[in-house]
Amino acid sequence: MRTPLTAPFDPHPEQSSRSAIRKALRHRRRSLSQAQQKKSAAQMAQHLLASPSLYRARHIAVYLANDGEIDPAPYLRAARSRGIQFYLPVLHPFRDGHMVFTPFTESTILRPNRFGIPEPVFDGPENRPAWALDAVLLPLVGFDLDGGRLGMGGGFYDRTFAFVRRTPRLAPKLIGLAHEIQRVARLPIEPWDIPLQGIVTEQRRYDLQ
Ligand SMILES: Nc1nc2c(c(=O)[nH]1)N(C=O)[C@@H](CNc1ccc(C(=O)N[C@@H](CCC(=O)O)C(=O)O)cc1)CN2
Ligand SMILES: Nc1ncnc2c1ncn2[C@@H]1O[C@H](COP(=O)(O)OP(=O)(O)OP(=O)(O)O)[C@@H](O)[C@H]1O
Repeated sequence: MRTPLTAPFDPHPEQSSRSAIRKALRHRRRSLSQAQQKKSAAQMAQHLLASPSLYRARHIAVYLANDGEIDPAPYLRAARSRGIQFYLPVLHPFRDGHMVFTPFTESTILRPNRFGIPEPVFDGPENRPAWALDAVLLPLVGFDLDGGRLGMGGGFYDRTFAFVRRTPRLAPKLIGLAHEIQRVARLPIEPWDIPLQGIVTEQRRYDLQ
């Protein structure tokens, strides 16, 4: 039997499978009020603006908040004035399970992807290779402080950044964003999980490496 999770998330032990934890944590983040979401996004923006791992970053991938995810938008608004170029993930049209990254400006045209999440239209020449990003802010469904992470379950980030393990020199900084209520005592780590440099919540920055 898996080790039961303890505070701050304490489901029944029989729920401790990846998919059950994912379901519970997605529900939890969707239950946050709009006011709480707004406040958390603003607080997280301050932590991101002060984050040493992003000091020299010029090309940063983000996401459009969906399903109760903590919203990077207030950070974007502030960081754009510092000359940072942002990118959004686009589901790869034929490399199944992979994503590409397209520039995200105020004039980027967005269309819903097959999950209903708005994304830029795929435009090969516009894409920036994943290895040429300085940092990636990725949405977490759950996290622990040993580097365990849980996403939406599609393995999109895991596949797209699998090269990080083979060529760490080429690796962008991978930083997970989440609400503090998405922290669990311990997540089952899978061999394909990509290692995160850190996690930022509305409350604080966790440096993992
Ligand atoms: N904001 C945001 N954008 C993102 C991601 C993300 O996690 N958040 N992704 C990170 O991977 C990619 C999309 N991945 C996703 C994977 C699964 C589901 C999802 O809702 N699955 C449904 C059922 C699937 C279906 O409709 O076929 C579910 O689990 O209920 C959504 C997005 C790219 N863009
Ligand atoms: N590098 C990889 N190559 C092939 N398949 C992979 C790779 N990484 C993950 N997968 C597959 O993706 C599926 C989803 O994995 P997992 O449940 O860990 O998703 P996740 O970490 O929640 O998603 P995401 O990476 O999109 O945030 C698994 O079935 C796994 O086998």
